[in-house]
Amino acid sequence: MSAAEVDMARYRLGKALVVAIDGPSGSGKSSVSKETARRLHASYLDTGAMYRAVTWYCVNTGVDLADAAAVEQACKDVDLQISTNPDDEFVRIGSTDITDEIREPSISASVSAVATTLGARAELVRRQQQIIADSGRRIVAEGRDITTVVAPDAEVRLLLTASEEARLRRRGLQLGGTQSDADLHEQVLARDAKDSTVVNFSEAADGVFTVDSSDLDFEQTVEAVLAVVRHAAH
Ligand SMILES: Nc1ncnc2c1ncn2[C@@H]1O[C@H](COP(=O)(O)OP(=O)(O)OP(=O)(O)O)[C@@H](O)[C@H]1O
Ligand SMILES: Nc1ccn([C@H]2C[C@H](O)[C@@H](COP(=O)(O)O)O2)c(=O)n1
Repeated sequence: MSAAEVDMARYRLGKALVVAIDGPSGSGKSSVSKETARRLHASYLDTGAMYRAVTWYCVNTGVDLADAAAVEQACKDVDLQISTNPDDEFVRIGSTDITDEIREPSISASVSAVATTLGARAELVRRQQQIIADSGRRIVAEGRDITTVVAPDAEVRLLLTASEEARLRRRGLQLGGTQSDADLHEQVLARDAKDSTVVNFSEAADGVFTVDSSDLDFEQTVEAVLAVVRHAAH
Protein backbone atom coordinates (compact mmCIF):
# COMPACT_ATOMS: atom_id res chain seq x y z
CA MET A 1 0.00 0.00 0.00
CA SER A 2 1.40 3.45 -0.93
CA ALA A 3 1.68 6.30 1.60
CA ALA A 4 -1.23 8.05 -0.06
CA GLU A 5 -3.40 4.96 0.24
CA VAL A 6 -2.46 4.58 3.91
CA ASP A 7 -3.56 8.20 4.49
CA MET A 8 -6.87 7.58 2.81
CA ALA A 9 -7.39 4.38 4.81
CA ARG A 10 -6.85 6.34 8.03
CA TYR A 11 -9.54 8.82 7.04
CA ARG A 12 -11.90 5.99 6.24
CA LEU A 13 -11.57 4.88 9.85
CA GLY A 14 -13.65 7.80 11.06
CA LYS A 15 -11.34 10.78 11.36
CA ALA A 16 -13.08 14.14 10.87
CA LEU A 17 -12.42 15.43 7.37
CA VAL A 18 -14.27 18.47 6.09
CA VAL A 19 -13.06 19.43 2.61
CA ALA A 20 -14.25 22.94 1.70
CA ILE A 21 -14.12 23.87 -1.99
CA ASP A 22 -14.99 27.27 -3.49
CA GLY A 23 -14.63 28.64 -6.98
CA PRO A 24 -16.33 30.43 -9.87
CA SER A 25 -19.03 29.06 -12.14
CA GLY A 26 -17.88 26.28 -14.46
CA SER A 27 -14.58 25.70 -12.66
CA GLY A 28 -15.68 22.11 -11.98
CA LYS A 29 -16.60 22.41 -8.30
CA SER A 30 -19.68 20.17 -8.37
CA SER A 31 -18.36 17.36 -10.55
CA VAL A 32 -14.87 17.33 -9.02
CA SER A 33 -16.15 17.62 -5.42
CA LYS A 34 -18.61 14.78 -5.94
CA GLU A 35 -15.91 12.46 -7.28
CA THR A 36 -13.54 13.52 -4.50
CA ALA A 37 -16.23 12.65 -1.93
CA ARG A 38 -16.69 9.21 -3.50
CA ARG A 39 -12.94 8.51 -3.33
CA LEU A 40 -12.76 9.64 0.31
CA HIS A 41 -15.91 7.69 1.24
CA ALA A 42 -17.31 10.98 2.49
CA SER A 43 -20.63 12.81 2.11
CA TYR A 44 -21.08 15.56 -0.48
CA LEU A 45 -22.87 18.90 -0.19
CA ASP A 46 -23.68 21.07 -3.21
CA THR A 47 -24.55 24.39 -1.53
CA GLY A 48 -25.30 26.05 -4.89
CA ALA A 49 -28.18 23.58 -5.26
CA MET A 50 -29.68 25.05 -2.07
CA TYR A 51 -29.61 28.59 -3.53
CA ARG A 52 -31.13 27.20 -6.71
CA ALA A 53 -33.85 25.35 -4.77
CA VAL A 54 -34.88 28.50 -2.90
CA THR A 55 -34.98 30.35 -6.24
CA TRP A 56 -37.22 27.62 -7.68
CA TYR A 57 -39.47 27.88 -4.62
CA CYS A 58 -39.78 31.68 -4.92
CA VAL A 59 -40.51 31.53 -8.64
CA ASN A 60 -43.10 28.78 -8.19
CA THR A 61 -44.90 30.28 -5.19
CA GLY A 62 -45.02 33.88 -6.41
CA VAL A 63 -42.39 35.33 -4.08
CA ASP A 64 -41.00 38.54 -5.60
CA LEU A 65 -37.23 37.99 -6.00
CA ALA A 66 -36.70 41.76 -5.75
CA ASP A 67 -38.27 41.84 -2.27
CA ALA A 68 -35.38 41.02 0.09
CA ALA A 69 -37.61 40.54 3.16
CA ALA A 70 -39.87 38.15 1.25
CA VAL A 71 -36.90 36.15 -0.07
CA GLU A 72 -35.41 35.92 3.42
CA GLN A 73 -38.76 34.73 4.80
CA ALA A 74 -39.04 32.16 1.97
CA CYS A 75 -35.62 30.80 2.97
CA LYS A 76 -36.82 30.33 6.52
CA ASP A 77 -40.15 28.76 5.51
CA VAL A 78 -39.04 26.39 2.78
CA ASP A 79 -39.11 22.62 3.43
CA LEU A 80 -35.85 21.95 1.58
CA GLN A 81 -34.25 18.52 1.55
CA ILE A 82 -30.93 17.81 -0.13
CA SER A 83 -29.11 14.52 -0.43
CA THR A 84 -25.53 14.27 0.78
CA ASN A 85 -24.96 10.91 -0.91
CA PRO A 86 -22.69 11.52 -3.93
CA ASP A 87 -24.20 8.45 -5.60
CA ASP A 88 -27.83 9.38 -5.04
CA GLU A 89 -28.34 13.08 -5.54
CA PHE A 90 -31.71 14.74 -5.07
CA VAL A 91 -33.15 18.09 -4.14
CA ARG A 92 -36.76 18.26 -2.92
CA ILE A 93 -39.14 20.94 -1.81
CA GLY A 94 -41.69 19.12 0.32
CA SER A 95 -42.57 16.04 -1.74
CA THR A 96 -41.66 17.65 -5.10
CA ASP A 97 -38.42 16.47 -6.68
CA ILE A 98 -36.72 19.46 -8.32
CA THR A 99 -33.29 17.90 -8.90
CA ASP A 100 -33.35 18.55 -12.65
CA GLU A 101 -35.46 21.70 -12.72
CA ILE A 102 -32.98 23.71 -10.65
CA ARG A 103 -30.39 23.28 -13.45
CA GLU A 104 -32.58 25.02 -16.05
CA PRO A 105 -31.08 28.22 -17.53
CA SER A 106 -34.11 30.17 -16.20
CA ILE A 107 -33.08 29.30 -12.61
CA SER A 108 -29.42 30.09 -13.37
CA ALA A 109 -30.59 33.48 -14.62
CA SER A 110 -32.49 34.28 -11.39
CA VAL A 111 -30.43 32.63 -8.66
CA SER A 112 -28.19 35.64 -7.99
CA ALA A 113 -31.21 37.47 -6.60
CA VAL A 114 -31.30 34.94 -3.74
CA ALA A 115 -27.50 34.70 -3.45
CA THR A 116 -27.17 38.47 -3.00
CA THR A 117 -29.89 38.72 -0.34
CA LEU A 118 -27.88 38.77 2.90
CA GLY A 119 -30.72 37.51 5.11
CA ALA A 120 -31.21 34.55 2.76
CA ARG A 121 -27.48 33.79 2.90
CA ALA A 122 -27.51 33.81 6.72
CA GLU A 123 -30.33 31.23 6.80
CA LEU A 124 -28.72 29.00 4.16
CA VAL A 125 -25.31 29.18 5.87
CA ARG A 126 -27.01 28.09 9.11
CA ARG A 127 -28.60 25.10 7.34
CA GLN A 128 -25.33 24.18 5.61
CA GLN A 129 -23.41 24.21 8.89
CA GLN A 130 -26.06 21.91 10.37
CA ILE A 131 -25.74 19.50 7.43
CA ILE A 132 -21.94 19.43 7.88
CA ALA A 133 -22.35 18.69 11.60
CA ASP A 134 -24.94 15.98 10.84
CA SER A 135 -22.46 14.32 8.47
CA GLY A 136 -20.16 13.68 11.40
CA ARG A 137 -17.78 16.19 9.80
CA ARG A 138 -16.85 13.79 7.00
CA ILE A 139 -17.95 15.73 3.97
CA VAL A 140 -16.84 17.53 0.84
CA ALA A 141 -18.82 20.80 0.68
CA GLU A 142 -18.61 23.16 -2.27
CA GLY A 143 -19.86 26.61 -3.18
CA ARG A 144 -18.66 30.20 -3.01
CA ASP A 145 -18.18 30.87 0.72
CA ILE A 146 -17.42 27.46 2.19
CA THR A 147 -13.73 28.13 2.85
CA THR A 148 -14.46 31.56 4.38
CA VAL A 149 -17.92 31.57 6.01
CA VAL A 150 -19.59 28.15 6.14
CA ALA A 151 -16.58 26.05 7.22
CA PRO A 152 -13.54 28.26 7.85
CA ASP A 153 -12.41 25.56 10.32
CA ALA A 154 -12.41 22.80 7.68
CA GLU A 155 -9.45 20.41 7.72
CA VAL A 156 -8.88 21.16 4.02
CA ARG A 157 -9.78 24.42 2.23
CA LEU A 158 -9.33 24.80 -1.47
CA LEU A 159 -10.14 27.25 -4.27
CA LEU A 160 -10.79 25.53 -7.61
CA THR A 161 -10.22 27.94 -10.48
CA ALA A 162 -10.07 27.79 -14.28
CA SER A 163 -9.67 30.38 -17.01
CA GLU A 164 -12.77 32.14 -18.34
CA GLU A 165 -12.24 30.42 -21.69
CA ALA A 166 -12.16 26.94 -20.08
CA ARG A 167 -15.21 27.65 -17.94
CA LEU A 168 -17.29 28.93 -20.87
CA ARG A 169 -16.25 25.94 -23.01
CA ARG A 170 -17.10 23.44 -20.27
CA ARG A 171 -20.52 24.97 -19.56
CA GLY A 172 -21.27 25.04 -23.30
CA LEU A 173 -20.42 21.33 -23.61
CA GLN A 174 -22.38 20.52 -20.46
CA LEU A 175 -25.51 22.17 -21.91
CA GLY A 176 -25.11 20.22 -25.15
CA GLY A 177 -24.14 23.16 -27.33
CA THR A 178 -27.66 24.61 -27.02
CA GLN A 179 -26.63 28.04 -25.69
CA SER A 180 -25.45 31.07 -27.65
CA ASP A 181 -22.17 32.75 -26.71
CA ALA A 182 -24.17 35.63 -25.21
CA ASP A 183 -26.28 33.21 -23.10
CA LEU A 184 -23.16 31.41 -21.86
CA HIS A 185 -21.55 34.72 -20.98
CA GLU A 186 -24.66 35.68 -18.99
CA GLN A 187 -24.89 32.31 -17.21
CA VAL A 188 -21.21 32.06 -16.28
CA LEU A 189 -19.41 35.42 -16.23
CA ALA A 190 -22.28 37.85 -15.58
CA ARG A 191 -23.64 35.61 -12.81
CA ASP A 192 -20.19 35.45 -11.17
CA ALA A 193 -19.96 39.25 -11.36
CA LYS A 194 -23.29 39.62 -9.52
CA ASP A 195 -22.51 36.94 -6.93
CA SER A 196 -19.07 38.35 -6.22
CA THR A 197 -20.65 41.54 -4.87
CA VAL A 198 -21.39 39.61 -1.65
CA VAL A 199 -18.72 36.87 -1.52
CA ASN A 200 -15.12 36.64 -2.69
CA PHE A 201 -14.47 33.43 -4.63
CA SER A 202 -11.85 34.71 -7.05
CA GLU A 203 -8.94 34.87 -4.60
CA ALA A 204 -7.87 32.29 -2.05
CA ALA A 205 -8.17 33.48 1.55
CA ASP A 206 -5.23 32.94 3.92
CA GLY A 207 -4.52 29.22 4.33
CA VAL A 208 -6.63 28.23 1.32
CA PHE A 209 -4.91 26.14 -1.39
CA THR A 210 -5.51 26.87 -5.07
CA VAL A 211 -5.95 24.30 -7.85
CA ASP A 212 -6.09 25.78 -11.35
CA SER A 213 -7.80 23.24 -13.63
CA SER A 214 -7.51 25.24 -16.88
CA ASP A 215 -5.01 22.81 -18.37
CA LEU A 216 -6.09 19.70 -16.49
CA ASP A 217 -8.65 17.15 -17.56
CA PHE A 218 -11.29 15.93 -15.12
CA GLU A 219 -9.26 13.00 -13.74
CA GLN A 220 -6.14 15.15 -13.35
CA THR A 221 -8.19 17.74 -11.46
CA VAL A 222 -9.59 15.15 -9.04
CA GLU A 223 -6.04 13.87 -8.48
CA ALA A 224 -4.80 17.42 -7.83
CA VAL A 225 -7.55 17.97 -5.26
CA LEU A 226 -6.78 14.64 -3.56
CA ALA A 227 -3.10 15.61 -3.44
CA VAL A 228 -4.07 18.78 -1.55
CA VAL A 229 -6.23 16.71 0.81
CA ARG A 230 -3.33 14.36 1.55
CA HIS A 231 -0.99 17.29 2.12
CA ALA A 232 -3.34 19.52 4.14
CA ALA A 233 -5.09 16.93 6.26
CA HIS A 234 -1.92 15.57 7.84
N1 LIG B 1 -10.90 19.62 -15.37
C1 LIG B 1 -11.95 19.52 -16.18
N2 LIG B 1 -11.76 19.37 -17.49
C2 LIG B 1 -12.79 19.30 -18.34
N3 LIG B 1 -14.08 19.38 -17.97
C3 LIG B 1 -14.33 19.52 -16.68
C4 LIG B 1 -13.31 19.62 -15.72
N4 LIG B 1 -13.86 19.80 -14.51
C5 LIG B 1 -15.18 19.81 -14.72
N5 LIG B 1 -15.49 19.61 -16.01
C6 LIG B 1 -16.81 19.63 -16.64
O1 LIG B 1 -17.20 20.99 -16.72
C7 LIG B 1 -18.60 21.11 -16.54
C8 LIG B 1 -18.88 22.11 -15.45
O2 LIG B 1 -18.46 21.55 -14.22
P1 LIG B 1 -19.29 21.74 -12.87
O3 LIG B 1 -20.76 21.75 -13.14
O4 LIG B 1 -18.75 20.77 -11.91
O5 LIG B 1 -18.82 23.24 -12.50
P2 LIG B 1 -19.23 24.14 -11.27
O6 LIG B 1 -18.01 24.89 -10.87
O7 LIG B 1 -19.91 23.34 -10.23
O8 LIG B 1 -20.25 25.16 -11.94
P3 LIG B 1 -21.46 25.98 -11.27
O9 LIG B 1 -20.91 26.67 -10.08
O10 LIG B 1 -21.91 26.93 -12.32
O11 LIG B 1 -22.54 24.97 -10.91
C9 LIG B 1 -19.10 19.70 -16.26
O12 LIG B 1 -19.63 19.16 -17.45
C10 LIG B 1 -17.88 18.95 -15.83
O13 LIG B 1 -17.95 17.57 -16.13
N1 LIG C 1 -22.02 28.80 -1.18
C1 LIG C 1 -22.66 29.34 -2.25
C2 LIG C 1 -23.10 28.54 -3.28
C3 LIG C 1 -23.75 29.12 -4.33
N2 LIG C 1 -23.95 30.45 -4.34
C4 LIG C 1 -24.71 31.05 -5.41
C5 LIG C 1 -23.91 31.49 -6.58
C6 LIG C 1 -24.59 30.91 -7.78
O1 LIG C 1 -25.07 31.91 -8.64
C7 LIG C 1 -25.77 30.12 -7.26
C8 LIG C 1 -25.83 28.70 -7.79
O2 LIG C 1 -24.59 28.05 -7.56
P1 LIG C 1 -24.03 26.94 -8.57
O3 LIG C 1 -25.02 25.82 -8.59
O4 LIG C 1 -23.93 27.56 -9.91
O5 LIG C 1 -22.71 26.55 -7.98
O6 LIG C 1 -25.69 30.14 -5.86
C9 LIG C 1 -23.50 31.21 -3.32
O7 LIG C 1 -23.68 32.46 -3.34
N3 LIG C 1 -22.86 30.65 -2.28
